[in-house]
Amino acid sequence: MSHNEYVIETQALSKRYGRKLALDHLDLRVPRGRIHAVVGANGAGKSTLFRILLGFLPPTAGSARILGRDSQRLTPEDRGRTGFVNEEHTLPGWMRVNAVTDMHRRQYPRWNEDAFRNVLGHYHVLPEQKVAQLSRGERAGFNLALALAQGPELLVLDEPTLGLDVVAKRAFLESLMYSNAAEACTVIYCSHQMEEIERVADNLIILEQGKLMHMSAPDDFCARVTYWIADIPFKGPDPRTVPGLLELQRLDGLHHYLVLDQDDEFAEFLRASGARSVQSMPVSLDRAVNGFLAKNHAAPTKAHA
Ligand SMILES: Nc1ncnc2c1ncn2[C@@H]1O[C@H](COP(=O)(O)OP(=O)(O)OP(=O)(O)O)[C@@H](O)[C@H]1O
Repeated sequence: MSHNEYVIETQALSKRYGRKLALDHLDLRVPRGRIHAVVGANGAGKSTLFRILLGFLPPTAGSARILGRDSQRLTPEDRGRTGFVNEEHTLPGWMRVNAVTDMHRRQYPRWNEDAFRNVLGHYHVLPEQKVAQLSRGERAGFNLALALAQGPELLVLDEPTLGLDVVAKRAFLESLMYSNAAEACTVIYCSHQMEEIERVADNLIILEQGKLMHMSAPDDFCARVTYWIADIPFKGPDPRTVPGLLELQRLDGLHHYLVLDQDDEFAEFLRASGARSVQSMPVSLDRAVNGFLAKNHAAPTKAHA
């Protein structure tokens, strides 16, 4: 694949803030097209990665390319190819909606009026309102409308629905999902809201302590995590010997195990540990990702009965 087939490409990308290593030799390649979700615990390095990619912050070592360009040497034209929406929805509060819109219309040569109107049509935003008067959800929608109307090849969304209520979150996601302009570009989206990711993302990227831990379709990640319920009299096996263990709970006299990368051999392991009955079931993306992140399970091993 040539550089340009990846919208994002980092090589051994590291960022250090004093004694803190926020990105640790990150090698990430995001192919062109579709919606890619970046998830990770607080402090995993997601915002740092976005800031470096957008050229707001220099890396300590390694390189980052966006749309085939070195992110530290972006021209105004390169920047125009990337739309950015973040949780703060930083727009000039004192300006009226129509004045901000005019400014963007003039600034971006690929301005798409239909895309702007389609997205903004999901919100009750009036042209004469000042940005500061808009509700948080309306400001998020206005920001998304501006970013999509720019006609970007890449749209970067950094926790865009943070602090929005359920209705505003839904409006935001629907205006994103049903926009033709969003379909024409690659969307990279960072969020802690797994139910949103389950709905919109085609690709799941998991960062942990500045490293890439996993990248696949969300369903393929879910398939790596299974939930087992075993009826084991007495204490059950020592948790340190349970292969791939992410979480263990004892409920109503039963042992509940959330495990990573285990197949039917895990049932044999439980039986060999005294289980009278064993049952396995799939888990939701929310459960799978949160179990994975909570455990920091870097090197899972297979069960050996
Ligand atoms: N300006 C800074 N100075 C010092 N440390 C920083 C700075 N910015 C970020 N960090 C540290 O770098 C690490 C990564 O932070 P970053 O904001 O990239 O994480 P994140 O994954 O976006 O987190 P969250 O999900 O909480 O937004 C954190 O440990 C944070 O404390």
